[in-house]
Amino acid sequence: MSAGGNGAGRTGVNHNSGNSNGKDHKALGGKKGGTGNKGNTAAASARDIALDILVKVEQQGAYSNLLLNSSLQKSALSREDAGLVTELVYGTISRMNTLDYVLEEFVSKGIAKLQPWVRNLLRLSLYQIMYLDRIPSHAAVNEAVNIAKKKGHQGISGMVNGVLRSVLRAGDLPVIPDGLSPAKRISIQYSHPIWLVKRWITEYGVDTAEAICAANNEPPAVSVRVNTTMISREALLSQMIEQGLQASASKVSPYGIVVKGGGNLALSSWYRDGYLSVQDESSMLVAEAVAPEPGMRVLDCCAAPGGKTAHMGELMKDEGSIFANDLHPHKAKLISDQAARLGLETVVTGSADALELEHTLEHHSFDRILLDAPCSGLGVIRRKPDLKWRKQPEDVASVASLQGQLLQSVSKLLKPGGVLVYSTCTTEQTENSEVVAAFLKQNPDFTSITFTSPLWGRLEGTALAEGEGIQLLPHHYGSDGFYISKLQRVL
Ligand SMILES: C[S@@+](CC[C@H](N)C(=O)[O-])C[C@H]1O[C@@H](n2cnc3c(N)ncnc32)[C@H](O)[C@@H]1O
Repeated sequence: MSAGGNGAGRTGVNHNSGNSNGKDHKALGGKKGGTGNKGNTAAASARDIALDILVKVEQQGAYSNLLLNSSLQKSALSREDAGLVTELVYGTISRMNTLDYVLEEFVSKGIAKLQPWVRNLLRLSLYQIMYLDRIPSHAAVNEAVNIAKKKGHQGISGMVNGVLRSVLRAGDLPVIPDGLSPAKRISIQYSHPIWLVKRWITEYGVDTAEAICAANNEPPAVSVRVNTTMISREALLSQMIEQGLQASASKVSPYGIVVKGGGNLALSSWYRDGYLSVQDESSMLVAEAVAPEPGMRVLDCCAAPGGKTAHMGELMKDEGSIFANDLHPHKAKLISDQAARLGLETVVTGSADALELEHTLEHHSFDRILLDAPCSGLGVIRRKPDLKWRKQPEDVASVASLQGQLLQSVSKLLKPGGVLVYSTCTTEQTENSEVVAAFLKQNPDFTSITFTSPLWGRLEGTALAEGEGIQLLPHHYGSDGFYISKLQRVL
């Protein structure tokens, strides 16, 4: 891959990285104190591992999350150093455009001509210098030079040393010249591919495009959904606060709790005992929009791993039936495991192409249908920074075509008066309101229904035009970017 480019061709990750310190960049030399790794031997091996992963991601299109998992399992790193590897990998991938832009200024022959490991060593080291307050810049430079000495000849370590020391002398970076187009400036400053920035400018305007990109560089908050069949939000919140967690009620969802510094809550006894599920706040809105009632027949067309299925089961107080379908047979177990953990007996799983359900399902009269469609995922870049480099405009168009077919097909399974919710975790209207508008044009027996309060009262500011659904963007509430539309069969 061209080093100066956008890294297209990288494959995806799925993680909760906390990939930056939340600043857009830090002034060189303006460091905060901290307890982080100061560049000892263990940190050197953390950097070796991070470098190896970055090279494989760039050169072989490897999945960084899978490589991270396997590399960390094989290593004997402390928890702190494993955290450093994770941060270095995701942070460097996330800030790639900005890092490359700066490096181009200092590498006389251009970074594309460097050996992959040298290019990635410079990126990784610059990431520490620019974005990690807790690592002193001189430690980042020294470690880079040590690695360069181990892996290459003296000329290379001298070049690495020279480039990074020049960067340190240069002060506050990146220096972005006046006169760039807004798309180019945002692309460099917030490290996003220019096609995507241009697309967001066209869809939402310059200010919103910039706000989306800035929010995408923030570490995602941890939020959990309370299983209200077992405990109230207030009671769980009190337990969490008693145990010293920084927990607060979600402003987005009445079922959500936002937790800071609580570690991985999927390892907690609350999770094990079925009191909570880890879920982004925006995803919690979907079941609320479906509003299934106890006793109803519900179809979840693209259900794995089952987060929204389970939430619907909770809202139905486990009375009625939910058929939770996903294309991939191996994912059915993920759904049934969730349902079992949460004590939900009404969930039945199936594995079929949702396009075929109209031919294979015996009953065609569901009260509620959820189509949480496969999508480009461009609303979840905070969690999966690889996505922004991997996706191309044509991916948006091709998934939109599938979404339209899925909506058309599953709509046949809804009974008159029933409600169908269409949702995605993307910011792109090609996949969202345009899919819905095309569907409504073709299907006069369906209408778009407006959301009702209390959900509406909380989210009115995210509404698109009348009847086009709601579009949460990452900067609105710090959630994933998410689209929800509610349709009803009127005849
Ligand atoms: C956005 S995810 C669903 C997330 C899920 N609703 C949840 O809340 O946990 C989309 C799912 O659609 C599934 N999928 C993709 N194409 C499909 C198809 N043609 N039919 C059924 N499922 C499909 C994928 O396997 C994936 O699990």
